[in-house]
Amino acid sequence: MNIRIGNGYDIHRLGPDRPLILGGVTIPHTLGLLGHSDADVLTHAIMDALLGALSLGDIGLYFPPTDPKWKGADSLELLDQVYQLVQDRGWAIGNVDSVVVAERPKLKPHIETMRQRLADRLTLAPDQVGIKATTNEKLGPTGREEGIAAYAVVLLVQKKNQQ
Ligand SMILES: Nc1ccn([C@@H]2O[C@H](COP(=O)(O)O)[C@@H](O)[C@H]2O)c(=O)n1
Ligand SMILES: C[C@@]1(CO)OP(=O)(O)OP(=O)(O)OC[C@H]1O
Repeated sequence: MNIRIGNGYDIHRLGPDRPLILGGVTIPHTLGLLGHSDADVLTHAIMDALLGALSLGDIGLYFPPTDPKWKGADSLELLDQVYQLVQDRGWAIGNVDSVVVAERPKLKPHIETMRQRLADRLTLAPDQVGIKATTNEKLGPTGREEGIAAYAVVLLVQKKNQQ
């Protein structure tokens, strides 16, 4: 059985007058993430992990932040494209695991919805999508609530009859 591992990381600044979208779910908060796209830092980390597993570069290569086409982009739609790329190359996802680093808001009440949303998008069962949340103990940019970061790892399994 051929397997590949990939990891991804992203961080976005928090600012006013923006929705806070994590894993495709809008989470009530006084601040949202700033970015050219919807700035869904968790989905971005997962996309980079998927691309990384197949040494296909990073999301900026496919969706350049300088391209007006991606302004306000729904990151779940970008994830669809990255997942398609993975499938086209003959790979399936074994599992995804991730950590969101956010001092606030409390993410626990939203984790199951986020897992379900991402699992649906990746045609996985929710138990194949791990999402954990941690504060940064008030340390550094995430600890000062200047931004939210996310880390993700994925395991890919080569589909049968594929070289
Ligand atoms: N934004 C967050 C951060 C943390 N949690 C949950 O709280 C637990 C304790 O976090 P510490 O950083 O103090 O260890 C953590 O295990 C998460 O379950 C959260 O829901 N939202
Ligand atoms: C998906 C993109 C598209 O502009 O989103 P951004 O909001 O610019 O976020 P970043 O993680 O800085 O870079 C990835 C980009 O490709």
